[in-house]
Amino acid sequence: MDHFNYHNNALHAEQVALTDIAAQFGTPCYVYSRATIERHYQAFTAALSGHPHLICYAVKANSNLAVLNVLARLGSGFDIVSGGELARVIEAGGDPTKVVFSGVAKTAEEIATALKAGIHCFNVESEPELDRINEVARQLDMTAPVSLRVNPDVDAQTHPYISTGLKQNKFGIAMERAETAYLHAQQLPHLEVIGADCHIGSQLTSLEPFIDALDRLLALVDRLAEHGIKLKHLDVGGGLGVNYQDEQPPLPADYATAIKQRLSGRKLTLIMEPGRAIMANAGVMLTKVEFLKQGDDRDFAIVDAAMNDLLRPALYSAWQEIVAVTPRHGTSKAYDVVGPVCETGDFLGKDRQLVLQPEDLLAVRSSGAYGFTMASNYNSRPRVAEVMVDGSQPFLIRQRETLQQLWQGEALLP
Ligand SMILES: Cc1ncc(COP(=O)(O)O)c(C=O)c1O
Ligand SMILES: N[C@@H](CCCC[NH3+])C(=O)O
Repeated sequence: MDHFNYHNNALHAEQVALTDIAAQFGTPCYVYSRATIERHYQAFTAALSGHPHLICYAVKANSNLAVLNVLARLGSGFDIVSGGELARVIEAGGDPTKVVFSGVAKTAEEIATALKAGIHCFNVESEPELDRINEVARQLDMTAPVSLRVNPDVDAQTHPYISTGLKQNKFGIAMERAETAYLHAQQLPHLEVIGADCHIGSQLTSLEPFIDALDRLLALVDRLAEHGIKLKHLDVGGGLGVNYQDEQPPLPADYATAIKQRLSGRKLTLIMEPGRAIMANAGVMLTKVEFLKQGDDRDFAIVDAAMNDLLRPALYSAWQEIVAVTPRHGTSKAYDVVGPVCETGDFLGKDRQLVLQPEDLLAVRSSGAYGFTMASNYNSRPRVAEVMVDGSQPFLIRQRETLQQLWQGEALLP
């Protein structure tokens, strides 16, 4: 359940009609619901209550400052993958001591900044990264808290582009090398080994792969204990799927119950890094029909949003529901909903039954995660506005880019 529902034949975000948002802020734009973000976050904290835990929202899913701030106010931690994301968290009022830093290629500069900011932990993804973090910490005369991201070689049964826990993926340290890597880390004087971590992929719709990975991680924790390495936390990453079409992903409560069972009797704080599960269904992308065009064997609804604004359909053939903001009566037609970008892959949805007229507003549902954050300026299209609704109030949380911003920082030759 989200907070995007129809009242008086108009789709609303909480109490605000999307027609009013389009009139006030223009299209295309992203619209988020604060209440939905809060409810999704609280589903995780409620599910984990009774066990020491830290929810580290995965910033890459949606990094708008207002989104981060809403979560920071609830006490959320953050999973980051770059110095840019750390800067956003701090700018948004997030607590750096609740930040975990993942990512396969942290630069020395990013490591130094994160160390000085006092982050909770580095999720280390390779042996050479251990040495780099140790060296940066030595130069700063500090000790870096580290956890090793282990690659458990588990099939997440998701789209191959977003599966990360298989041997052939670039992420994490191979399970068979993990013990040796931990022993090495233990000997580095400027590191403190505090945890173990894995993240096997995104949009998982069953518990099995999670549990499989967790069991492998716990077996490693036991082997490490035999070497005298005692960990304080276990970070199970993100990856919990959402309902885009007819998926039935496990609820945070089901997932948490399964984890808590396995962790009972162990003194391990649990860290989770959900991104999509918090943000995807907390946002829609609002777009306007420019033209209805009859093709040879199909009809096109050409809208003002494109793959540069919402990449998921083009990149993963992802299916997201497209609905009319003010539905019309009449006989529907099958439309390919496409954008203005010069690519055949520029579509938001194919073969969608809709009753449409030019100028109609459409909402692409489930766009709150990996929507705006994956947007680009391809075809010199300014990035769109973002709006957050809080009850009966819409707030502009990112202005639509101007044309001048498109070439900001560029220079002509003398
Ligand atoms: C290390 C890490 N943590 C957390 C996430 C968030 O994943 P999701 O949005 O599927 O919850 C990702 C992205 O898949 C990730 O790479
Ligand atoms: N961007 C992807 C998910 C990748 C997750 C990043 N680790 C999506 O839209 O589904």
